[in-house]
Amino acid sequence: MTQAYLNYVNGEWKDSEDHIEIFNPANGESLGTVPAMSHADVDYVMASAKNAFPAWRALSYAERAKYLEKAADILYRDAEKIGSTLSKEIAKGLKSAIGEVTRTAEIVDYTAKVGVTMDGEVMEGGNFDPASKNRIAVVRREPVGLVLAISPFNYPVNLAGSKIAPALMGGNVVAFKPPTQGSISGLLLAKAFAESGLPAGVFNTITGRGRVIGDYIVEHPAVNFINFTGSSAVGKNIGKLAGMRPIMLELGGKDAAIVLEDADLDLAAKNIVAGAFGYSGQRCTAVKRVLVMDSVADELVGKVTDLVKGLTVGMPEDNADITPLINTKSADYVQGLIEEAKEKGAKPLFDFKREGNLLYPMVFDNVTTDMRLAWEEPFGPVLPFIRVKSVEEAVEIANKSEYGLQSSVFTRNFPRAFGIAEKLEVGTVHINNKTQRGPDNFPFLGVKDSGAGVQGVKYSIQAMTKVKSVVYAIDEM
Ligand SMILES: NC(=O)C1=CN([C@@H]2O[C@H](COP(=O)(O)OP(=O)(O)OC[C@H]3O[C@@H](n4cnc5c(N)ncnc54)[C@H](OP(=O)(O)O)[C@@H]3O)[C@@H](O)[C@H]2O)C=CC1
Ligand SMILES: O=C(O)[C@H](O)COP(=O)(O)O
Repeated sequence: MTQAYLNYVNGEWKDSEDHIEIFNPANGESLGTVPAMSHADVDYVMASAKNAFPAWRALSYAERAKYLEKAADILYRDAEKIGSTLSKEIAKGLKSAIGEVTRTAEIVDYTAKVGVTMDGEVMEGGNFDPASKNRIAVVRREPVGLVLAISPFNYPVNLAGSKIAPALMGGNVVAFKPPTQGSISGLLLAKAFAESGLPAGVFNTITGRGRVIGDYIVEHPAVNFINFTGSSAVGKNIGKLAGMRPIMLELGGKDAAIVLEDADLDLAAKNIVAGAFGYSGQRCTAVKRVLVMDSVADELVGKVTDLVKGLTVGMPEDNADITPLINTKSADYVQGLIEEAKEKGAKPLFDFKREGNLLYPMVFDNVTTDMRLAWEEPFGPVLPFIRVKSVEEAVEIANKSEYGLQSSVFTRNFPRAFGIAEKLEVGTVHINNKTQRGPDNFPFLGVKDSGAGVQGVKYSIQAMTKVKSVVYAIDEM
């Protein structure tokens, strides 16, 4: 029998009139249904959260930390169970899916630890102006209010936990909308927060298709902060609708790995393949193009091709490296990029092979800047090599992208790597390593069309709290 999952609202599990059936993208099996919330259902979520806010914000960081520690323990305990559903729901390798849940537990636990160190400060006016010596400011952080957290399909649990925990720790109440493909996993995450004993209304979920209820939840007047991870197209729309309200947007990317003549090519190849093909390329931080110096291009392409030959292709339950993409639209899109690159003269290093939504890994040499593959985010297992003649050319092509998430630089010359890092228009540059989000205490951000605001445990708490100063004057005796 199909399992009916429910939303967690105001401390209770609630159904809606309409439902969405969720299918396993790898084999079409039904995994259950989730409620498709109506506007009235959403209004009830928002009102419940608002009601819970005053009591929740009145707690100390230490009291709030206890709930998060409990939720983290539950996530560790249930990692295999949640991971197994997650693996089926988004066709992610089973081991990686379980890893996503334990990583979430680690973030939630660490957020509790960092939260209790979030002290304010005392400032003295006399430090600026002698005449203000008697003025003292007590500067503290306050919650922003109701945080709307929206996560994408590729990390529906982890990119939810990394928003929800810092929001709660900062004293905010939360309405969490998981991606539709990933919503069962999102509701299992909610179960862990529910079991932690959070007071009713502090944490709530909203399921429903983004294209149906997305604008309504984003524009909802009760929402004080929108914390979104997903595509740049949806993110830009959210940015417009947000108005004066603060937002955090983590969006798409076209991360470049720049490989110089003096690089350790074995190290570069290993990182490029892991970076490009992890979860079949469905990661915002995936290596999405290689900009390689002509003089070492043949050797690097050879090493990468050898490693790609060793990738396993198959089903998530078998922990295959390459698994079916999230849906047919995505697979068609990736195929379109591959076909266009081939037509325009790029050199495919593998035969193109597709079985349903399962695309075999593809590497292209001699990709040029007139091809879509040089600029667009495939979100699939295809890696373009663009040969360049100089570092300047590499930096120019890297920076021409509308995206600015991350880059990698492979070289043995550290001062040179730092010089290149300064010129790259991205949030993070990795030296001799693949592009990646973690470790999760580091700041994580995109510039240009890759986002706005900074994530990372401490940075997320800061983003979802605002400074309040109380200034007083000491009486002259
Ligand atoms: N920079 C980063 O940190 C990351 C960026 N990404 C990016 O996310 C994309 C892949 O994720 P994907 O899930 O396909 O992205 P989408 O933008 O399609 O969806 C992301 C989330 O937004 C919801 N949504 C859809 N439409 C709206 C709307 N109008 N208003 C509000 N919410 C809406 C979706 O719900 P529903 O599923 O119901 O449509 C989902 O929960 C890639 O571009 C990737 O680069 C992914 C991970 C990390
Ligand atoms: O959604 C994504 O792609 C993630 O933010 C990437 O995380 P990772 O680099 O740790 O895989």
